[in-house]
Amino acid sequence: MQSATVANPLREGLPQERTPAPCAMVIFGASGDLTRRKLMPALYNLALEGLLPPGFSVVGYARRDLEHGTFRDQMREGVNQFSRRRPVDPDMWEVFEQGISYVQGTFEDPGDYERLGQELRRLDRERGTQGNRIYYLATPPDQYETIVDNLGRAGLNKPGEAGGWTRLIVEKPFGRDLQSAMVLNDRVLRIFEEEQVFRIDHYLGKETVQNILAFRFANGIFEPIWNRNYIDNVQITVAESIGIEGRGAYYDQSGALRDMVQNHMLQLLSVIAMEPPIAFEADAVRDEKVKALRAIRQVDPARVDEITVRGQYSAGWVGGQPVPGYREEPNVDPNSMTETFVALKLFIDNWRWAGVPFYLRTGKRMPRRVTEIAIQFKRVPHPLFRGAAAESLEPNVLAIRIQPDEGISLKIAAKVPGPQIRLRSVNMGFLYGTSFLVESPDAYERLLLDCMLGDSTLFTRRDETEAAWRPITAILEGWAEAPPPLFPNYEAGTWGPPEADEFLARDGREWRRP
Ligand SMILES: NC(=O)C1=CN([C@@H]2O[C@H](COP(=O)(O)OP(=O)(O)OC[C@H]3O[C@@H](n4cnc5c(N)ncnc54)[C@H](OP(=O)(O)O)[C@@H]3O)[C@@H](O)[C@H]2O)C=CC1
Ligand SMILES: O=C1O[C@H](COP(=O)(O)O)[C@@H](O)[C@H](O)[C@H]1O
Repeated sequence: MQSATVANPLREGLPQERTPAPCAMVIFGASGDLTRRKLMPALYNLALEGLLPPGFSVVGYARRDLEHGTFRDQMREGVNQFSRRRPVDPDMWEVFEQGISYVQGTFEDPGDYERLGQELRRLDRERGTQGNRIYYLATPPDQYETIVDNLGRAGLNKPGEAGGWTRLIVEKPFGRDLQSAMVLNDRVLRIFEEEQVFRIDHYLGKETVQNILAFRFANGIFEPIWNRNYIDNVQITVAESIGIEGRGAYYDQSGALRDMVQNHMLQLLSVIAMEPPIAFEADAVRDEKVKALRAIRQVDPARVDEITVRGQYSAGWVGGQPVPGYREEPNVDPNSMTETFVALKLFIDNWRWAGVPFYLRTGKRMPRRVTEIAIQFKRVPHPLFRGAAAESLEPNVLAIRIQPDEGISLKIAAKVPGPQIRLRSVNMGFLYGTSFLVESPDAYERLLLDCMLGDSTLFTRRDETEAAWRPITAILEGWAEAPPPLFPNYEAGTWGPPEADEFLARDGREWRRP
């Protein structure tokens, strides 16, 4: 079973065209939001595509007392609500749910892991999972170390009687700062080998993010201009119209910098900034990403206000609906100083990027949901078309739209038809929706399948996680020393605080309005 060759649209063009070996996936925190909203729908869609191995089994593990049947029904409800293909197909579900079971246990009690071990051995015997296991930590992050230690204590980190492999998927956030991320890495790597550890960042599973690699390294025409000689600045925007969606307790301890920038946004930055890898293989790709992250200029905590702007939303309107301010959200401190918006400027000190600012911004409760990377090119060195409205032209911008309306556009100057020379900026574009008539899989589908296949290209390695924490930790230190500006300071439904615009204006630039 290990390497039967099947056509797999999710892996087209990639090496290792194969189906995964039979395995069991244990989801710690299976009664939580992530399992219902993302993991189970992703597994169900893989089942629909025929991409799961025979005998594939899911063991839900959580504290509350649930019968197998009740757990299966809850999972079915989650799939019905959140799957990209819904409603659930009853025939497919009947087969799929036979592989779903539930173990009630706490993360702390070693005895509960013995019962988990028994369940896994039952699956080896009855469903042929061959001792292959994936443990998914979909739990509050402060539980990761306890679970990993207990897996080690119960010997579940190693192949059992049936042999097989063992892998560990760790959700974000991976640590709260550089120090805690290093401690967590040490703890995890006492029990598992680095090759067994899959640190997930779901942005890397998005089709459009993977397409950045294809765009840069499967086309010859962009690489020669992908550097400081032609590029003026890079802007990465991750705007969300949603608020904190009932996750107040988590978010108020986290904030936008930890929640979005340290992981998703620095991953976007690294795929834009990396050098071409020598092969499309896990370590070759990650070596280049980590080099780019390491080259981020170290931030001086004492001067952090020169490179960052923070904001917090107050009540306002989004999508025609009134929404409460951040401090009025459930489980948020009414005097909270947590940022729900952050803008920052980073430099990558290497030959390719010296002097090119990377502007990043992300916020909750912005006018709409849009994730975009805009590469702004330098203006022409000598303006030929004076008086032809050329002065008001925008510079060339290559905009990579991650979501929604996925695609790529290039803003260029063109002559307006007519007897005079008048110029205007126009867009050339490629849209996924019109170029490909297939629906893109959800990021978690791709990543879960890759983990089953043992392919860690789209997961972050230890050194990568720590390299991403380094500048972020310096910013957090600087913020801790300098009291934040008056909060709240942007109205829900706007593009962030006015200071964010002034921040770019000081550099003679402005944010692109996506
Ligand atoms: N939700 C989301 O959209 C996203 C979540 N994540 C990450 O995924 C992880 C999980 O998030 P989410 O699903 O929202 O969390 P939830 O709070 O919804 O779920 C937590 C789960 O952990 C279980 N649990 C907590 N403590 C114990 C314990 N001591 N013993 C046994 N079980 C316990 C709970 O079981 P019970 O309820 O039975 O007590 C529940 O199943 C987090 O790291 C989060 O940062 C990442 C991206 C998005
Ligand atoms: O990890 C997280 O990501 C989501 C945004 O993900 P997207 O795929 O919808 O762009 C964000 O809302 C959440 O706060 C954060 O924890």
